[in-house]
Amino acid sequence: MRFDIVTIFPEFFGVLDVSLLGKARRDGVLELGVHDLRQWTHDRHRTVDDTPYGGGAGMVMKPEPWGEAFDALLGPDEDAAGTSDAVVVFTTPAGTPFTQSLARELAAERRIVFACGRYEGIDARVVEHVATRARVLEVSLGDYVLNGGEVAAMAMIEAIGRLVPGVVGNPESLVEESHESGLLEHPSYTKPRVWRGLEVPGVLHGGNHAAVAAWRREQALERTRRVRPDLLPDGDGAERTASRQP
Ligand SMILES: NC(=O)c1ccno1
Repeated sequence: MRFDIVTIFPEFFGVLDVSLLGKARRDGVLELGVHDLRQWTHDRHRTVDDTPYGGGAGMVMKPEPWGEAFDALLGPDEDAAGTSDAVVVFTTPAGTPFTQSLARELAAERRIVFACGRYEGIDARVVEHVATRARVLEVSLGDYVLNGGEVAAMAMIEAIGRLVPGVVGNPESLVEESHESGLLEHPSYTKPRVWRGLEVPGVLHGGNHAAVAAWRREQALERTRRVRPDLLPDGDGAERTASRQP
């Protein structure tokens, strides 16, 4: 899997040199290219934005630098029809929600190019143009607005990258995670058995694996009902949904 990131703040992504993703890059399991959008500007001030047509506050990112960036990044991969097998992700609050299932879907891709907008966003023609050359996704990290797309891209790269085979040492650890089974993860405990008067549930150190599995399942259901009833099938979450009405 290769990630490419286009941003006006390339230094933002230095953190991807550490931890699991950094090791995966050193092991050759993941590749990462971080590209400064300003390398595709040609004026003295390396301008990447301008005032919005139709007026309004803020600035909009100009299409020309982005067009040249995608020429450089998608060009070598394009087939005779001018189509790349890369997936291009624009991180934006106006996108579809990023979920664990989308992360798993994208972890199977060969290459993902992240376009990190700033200011009031990127000229809409850029998405329209790139969609003629590659699969384009506009994806949101959540229903809130950040100052730019970099934090969202970082989170998505971590969520996707860790699912790529060979990145996480023990793939089993990816199975019992929140949202993998459609439920939130059960609570976890480690030594000491008693800490500040709080004891680890007896079932977990009783040695009965079937009882542990049943307890964990029930705990995952209870936690999901309490914290995220929206994740449960309507029939199961309806009571709490009703009780949550004003
Ligand atoms: N919610 C988001 O993904 C986002 C991206 C840029 N600003 O907000």
